[in-house]
Amino acid sequence: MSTDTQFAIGQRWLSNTETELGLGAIIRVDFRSIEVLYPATEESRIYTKADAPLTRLTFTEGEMVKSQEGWSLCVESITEQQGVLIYHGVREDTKQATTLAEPNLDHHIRLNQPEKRLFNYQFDHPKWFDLRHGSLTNEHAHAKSDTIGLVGARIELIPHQLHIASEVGRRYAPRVLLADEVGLGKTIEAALIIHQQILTGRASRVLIVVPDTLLHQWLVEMLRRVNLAFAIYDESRCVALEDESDNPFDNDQLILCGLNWLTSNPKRQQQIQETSWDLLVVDEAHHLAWSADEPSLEYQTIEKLAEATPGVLLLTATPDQLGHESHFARLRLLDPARFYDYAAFIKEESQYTQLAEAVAPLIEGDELSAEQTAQLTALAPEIMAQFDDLNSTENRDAILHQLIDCHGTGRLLFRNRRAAIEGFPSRHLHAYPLPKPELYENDEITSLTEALYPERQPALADVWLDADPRVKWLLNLLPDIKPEKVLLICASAATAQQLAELIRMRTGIRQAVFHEGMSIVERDKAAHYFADPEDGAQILLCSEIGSEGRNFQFAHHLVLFDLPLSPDLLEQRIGRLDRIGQTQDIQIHVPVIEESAQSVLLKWYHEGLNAFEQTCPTGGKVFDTVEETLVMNCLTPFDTELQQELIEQSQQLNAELKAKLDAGRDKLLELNAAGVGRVDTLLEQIVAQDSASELPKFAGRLFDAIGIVQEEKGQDCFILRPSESMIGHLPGLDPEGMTVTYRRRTATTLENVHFLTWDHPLIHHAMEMVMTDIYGKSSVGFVADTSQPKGAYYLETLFVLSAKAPAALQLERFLPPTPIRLCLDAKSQPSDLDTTAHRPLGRKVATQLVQALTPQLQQHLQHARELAHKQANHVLGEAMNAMQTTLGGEVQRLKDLQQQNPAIRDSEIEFIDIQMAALTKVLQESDVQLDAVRVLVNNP
Ligand SMILES: Nc1ncnc2c1ncn2[C@@H]1O[C@H](COP(=O)(O)OP(=O)(O)OP(=O)(O)O)[C@@H](O)[C@H]1O
Repeated sequence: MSTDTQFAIGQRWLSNTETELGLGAIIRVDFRSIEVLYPATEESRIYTKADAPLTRLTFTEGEMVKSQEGWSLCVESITEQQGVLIYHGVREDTKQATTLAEPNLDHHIRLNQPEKRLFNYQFDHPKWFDLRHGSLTNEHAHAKSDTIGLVGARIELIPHQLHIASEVGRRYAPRVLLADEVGLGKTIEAALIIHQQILTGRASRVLIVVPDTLLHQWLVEMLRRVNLAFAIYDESRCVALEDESDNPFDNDQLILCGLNWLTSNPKRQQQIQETSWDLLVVDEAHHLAWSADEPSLEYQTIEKLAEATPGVLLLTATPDQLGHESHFARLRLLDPARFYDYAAFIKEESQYTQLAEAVAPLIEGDELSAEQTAQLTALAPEIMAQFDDLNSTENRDAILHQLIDCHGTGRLLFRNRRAAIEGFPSRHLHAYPLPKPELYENDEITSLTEALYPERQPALADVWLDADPRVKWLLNLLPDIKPEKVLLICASAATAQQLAELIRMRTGIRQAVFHEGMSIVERDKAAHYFADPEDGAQILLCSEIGSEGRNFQFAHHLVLFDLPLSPDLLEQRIGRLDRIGQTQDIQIHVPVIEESAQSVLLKWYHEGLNAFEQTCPTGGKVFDTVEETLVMNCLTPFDTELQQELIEQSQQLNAELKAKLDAGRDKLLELNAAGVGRVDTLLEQIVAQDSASELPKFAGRLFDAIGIVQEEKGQDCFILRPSESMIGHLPGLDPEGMTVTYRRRTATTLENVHFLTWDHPLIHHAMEMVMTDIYGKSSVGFVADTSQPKGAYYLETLFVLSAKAPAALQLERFLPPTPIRLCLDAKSQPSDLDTTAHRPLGRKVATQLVQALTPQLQQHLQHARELAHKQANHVLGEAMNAMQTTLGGEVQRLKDLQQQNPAIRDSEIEFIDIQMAALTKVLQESDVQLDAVRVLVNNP
């Protein structure tokens, strides 16, 4: 501060040494000293005039200034009255011409432009520049990375899941059927897709509809696996929320509700349809039965939601469970344009074998012979015409995708089979033929239910337990295999309850039941009691509802007290144990009464289909053909000839269907689903990120600067706690402290530990805190680079290229905020100065340095700006290309499909064209802003 400075009351000054005081006002001036009041912090200071560490805050034409009343003015001209500046201009809110005198400037004004801070000597520690740069660079890399939304999930890295999740999760408004066989991780795949959609801004309102029995399991999986807190909506919650808003579903962004509840509740259906969703997820979608004359209520409920929601994920392990027509209808629900006619769909399916054969050489990587090329051209002339070079990997991949898409169900149906995935334990059948008790000797059985479940005859309700040999067998089995846990599934709730009561009375063995007569909370309690490894139940007795979706893979023994009349249902039952995470072979115990309907089923499943020891994807189809004979044989179990005929017919049919599936539909689906060869790079990227030290190092510095204390806790874990010097509130940081780890292995074993990755909200919020605040906007420091001259100075600048667009355009796909860092030497030339080892300059020296160099620094800044614009143009060009390739590809796909299917509307293609035009405009209007400056002096 020079001695001839003219101080005047009312002028506004900033402290160079105590920047946290805010904007001060001079309230007294005398011969030697001045007094400054800082209204924002209600403090005052007296300085000697000669060396007051103050900088006057002034604005120039074109700048926006804020008044104490809160309105802002764009400065057009400036006058002075008794040493105080008067800003003239137009108010932003009223558009009226007005004036704002310097004393009336907002006390809270913080200089946030780097240049202004630099030339007003408002310096921070130079480390903040690095943290700004690091945060911007890491956020940008994360937004562009293929691993966003995947790397942060608390899961083991399983290739087929990651492939599906990355294929689908990056799409705009994905509409797919996830149909992996039972227990291969569809819930996890859905979680990964939802997570990616949310992190990339593609979706924010998500509705998950599941069977009521699975609500809690989904809630836990979403929170535990991907940190997403869904809210369960049921009638009582809706009633409670009705006071707060007209539509209860407006109260949360992420909602989970039961299908049965929704279907039976017209008022809630109406409300849920009136709110808008970005993504709808429906689990166990085989419940959505459909036929042209009689679509089920469930189907209609979901259909209405699916029509109004851009993204739809349907999950089922058994897509054909309620018939092939229903399967078609679910595909239609996803893509009505592509699946418009059942007859056309059937015809198309019949061509899958031909298609699978034709694409085989493309997958194998073999050179195409003239004959193979001709075969492909005959199948899809319009696609083949687009490609000249059939041997480039890129082209072959593109042809394969387009073929599977146009002629198969490639883009919207993903099905992985166990057969193609390694590491599943074996399943062993233990059949126990038991003598028929007199009680069940009834020559007059006419109904199938009676034949299959004789114990359910009302007349036998009180006596069957004593007479049925399966009961005695069960009471012997439990102590025999103790302490092994046993899951027992039977068809009816009454049977499960009666058996449980008997076990309780006769043995004292700890047991729990799980059936439709219990509330959701009671069922979850029972499942937890069963899961408890030490004090839990040895046996859980479930009615059929326990056979769906639940995770019981900690048990290795399954008792099928009776068998269902549906191969898909049998697979669902076995799938409770035979799922990812099962560590031992699975023992399937089936007690059956000789010469009974159940003994027919046992023989049919085992000898006709081999459905106990292996999954049987063709079972449903065989059942459709032999149903009549099977039912007849169940009613006449003594007819061994008929039985032999049934078995032989089923074996033959099964073999034929399997061969067909292998060659046809499932082959295509598998090619598409498992991502063989295509998922390797992604896996490598995730593994590399898991083992890299960048995140722990960067997060350590970041937490340190923000004021979070980190303590090592052992086992690769740390405790994070807010300190008293935290610079602000960090969302997601537990004030009591939280345990975190950077190791996947630790995170998957210790469930209470937070898994910190670039996806984690705490890391994201911490970086955002730095990027949106003023820390590091301007700083001055020493560096020590021996390759550069001692005493030389440098200007380091950080620019950000960004554009603003409505969320619907998904701009971040192509242009997330992009940092551009430039370092110029005293000749304004780009320098590769090593800036890593730096330390701050004392404020006084820093101020003197910047004062002395102001004209040069201004020149360098101007030059840096020009260079940054050049680099930005290059980045923009790339973004524009990527956008045109991606969206142009989608337009081409629709045009190809349209040639086969006139139901694809021109408006769909136009929609993408409009998006492209809007994005082009947004990209053209992007802007390069200076984010931070740092002046460095070399002092090696
Ligand atoms: N990548 C993974 N890492 C850790 N656990 C996993 C992973 N994938 C699946 N699991 C576990 O395996 C079990 C089966 O997964 P999930 O419930 O997603 O299968 P599903 O295909 O939906 O089963 P269903 O067909 O029975 O509905 C669950 O307990 C799940 O938590």
